[in-house]
Amino acid sequence: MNMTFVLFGATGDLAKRKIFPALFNLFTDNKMPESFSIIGLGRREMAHDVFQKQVEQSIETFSRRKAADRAALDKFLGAFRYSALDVNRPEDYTKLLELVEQREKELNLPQNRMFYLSVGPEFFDVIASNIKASGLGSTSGWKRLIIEKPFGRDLASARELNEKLSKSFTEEEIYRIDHYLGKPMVQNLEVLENANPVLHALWTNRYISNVQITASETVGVEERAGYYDTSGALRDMFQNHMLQLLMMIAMQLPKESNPEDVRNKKRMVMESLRPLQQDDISSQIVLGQYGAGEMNGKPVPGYQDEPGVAPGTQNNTFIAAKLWIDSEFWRGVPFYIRTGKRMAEKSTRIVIEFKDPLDQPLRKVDETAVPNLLVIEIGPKEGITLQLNSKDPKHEGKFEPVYVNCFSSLEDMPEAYENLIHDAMRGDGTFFAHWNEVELSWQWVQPILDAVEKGELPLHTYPAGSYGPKAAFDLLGDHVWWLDNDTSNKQSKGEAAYANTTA
Ligand SMILES: NC(=O)C1=CN([C@@H]2O[C@H](COP(=O)(O)OP(=O)(O)OC[C@H]3O[C@@H](n4cnc5c(N)ncnc54)[C@H](OP(=O)(O)O)[C@@H]3O)[C@@H](O)[C@H]2O)C=CC1
Ligand SMILES: O=C1O[C@H](COP(=O)(O)O)[C@@H](O)[C@H](O)[C@H]1O
Repeated sequence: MNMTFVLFGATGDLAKRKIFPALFNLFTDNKMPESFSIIGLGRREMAHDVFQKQVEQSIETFSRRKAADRAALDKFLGAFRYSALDVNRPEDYTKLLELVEQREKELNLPQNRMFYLSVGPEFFDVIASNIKASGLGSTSGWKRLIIEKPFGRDLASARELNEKLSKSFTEEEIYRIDHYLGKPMVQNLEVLENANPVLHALWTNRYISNVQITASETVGVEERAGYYDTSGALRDMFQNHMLQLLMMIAMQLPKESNPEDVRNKKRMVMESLRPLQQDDISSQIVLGQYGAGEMNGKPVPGYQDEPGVAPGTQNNTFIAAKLWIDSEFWRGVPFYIRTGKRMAEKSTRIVIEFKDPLDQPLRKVDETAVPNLLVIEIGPKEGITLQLNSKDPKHEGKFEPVYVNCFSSLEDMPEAYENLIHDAMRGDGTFFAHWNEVELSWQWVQPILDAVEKGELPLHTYPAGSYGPKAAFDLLGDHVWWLDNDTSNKQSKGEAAYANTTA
């Protein structure tokens, strides 16, 4: 669908590292519309060709695709124009509207306008209202708003922001980015469950013992202390990405589903999530902060000594949680979630642990038996592994874990941002966060924010380079976090073998 793409924050980090490369990759994959105009915005004055040069540099540095030839690259860059705009100056929007209309005429484009807000969240609402007031939003075609995270910093501020945005855009026109929903393996979850009868049949509390969702990162706070020190793992990762993964793995879709079904089923998961009671918070939530430690054999400072963080900061860099979904499918199955910075490995994965056979608990018969695990690797590797028991080949009467796995061999997998921008251009909101989901997520998280505010939750220190504080292992009771290579904690048998199969 031919269109105009208006990018607020075109001189920023996200535009450079993700958005321009994503647009270019879509262009080289013939996924951009036949005809399109892209207008970048920032406060400083800049000539169109200087801006085009910046876009070219970003593509050279960050794009997974190279231009077929100079002519192809020039065609892509030729679509870009730049306009100086301060979000608070109405006259800058009038100037922008003139440029948008001029390009629509030149390229014979319908008035389909996509507004991408790659700017700080404090600007989301003023931009949306100025789009409306200036007439930019009065189109004879469609208009859409892509909005970056964070969407609020608690329940009240998220509601307030949503109310303000809804004065200029309808819910169907708002595309809230959660880049985890753009990851190919996350987009594959529905197919994995629904197109494989063997998995579909087992996808209930009858056969599943527990579900574990981990997003561990090796990086620390990097240069983002200003933002992260007032956000923490709870707001930065848990409220959005981790709860979205929970919804995606727990929703039960009909055989043939549409975007509306996905939204409804995700909402139903969140509505069935057992609310945190005041007395249960400390037994269901563990917060941590990294101390000094070692990464790749080199010493690294603790969070408190990172540049830019407030002295004595009590900000969390790790969270682990135990959640219950009170639905007919999941009643009695604990969902364990953890995410943190400066952990031992970079890995986002979902592990589904199946129950032992009811009449013959294998582990009691033979200590060497392992539970069946379905491991869904979301990143940085993408793949699926099934852990099974086999009879050991030496005939010593023992079990041996074997692994059925497949890992993506596609060298240049589409990036999350490509998938999401492509979906938004096609008007497909399946993999965007609907307001209901965002509101229900904040609702679930709010008691934790309140407890943190009142100093009611302990903050556990963990050494950089570890798998998190001990309390996060104790949280699981009789269960264990699978596939960590840290032998100081309760560990699975067979994990080393698993590591070998996926290396
Ligand atoms: N960077 C990342 O990896 C990620 C970023 N995000 C989100 O994306 C958004 C952008 O982040 P990022 O690119 O890192 O931020 P940057 O600080 O790098 O860029 C901010 C952009 O906003 C523009 N800007 C700032 N003030 C104004 C103003 N008054 N009027 C008009 N434009 C203004 C800047 O333009 P100029 O200074 O030229 O005027 C710049 O282009 C944020 O919401 C962030 O939370 C989300 C996930 C990851
Ligand atoms: O949104 C964010 O995500 C990244 C982690 O993303 P991933 O795709 O590398 O798993 C995280 O580092 C950052 O703090 C957070 O804002």
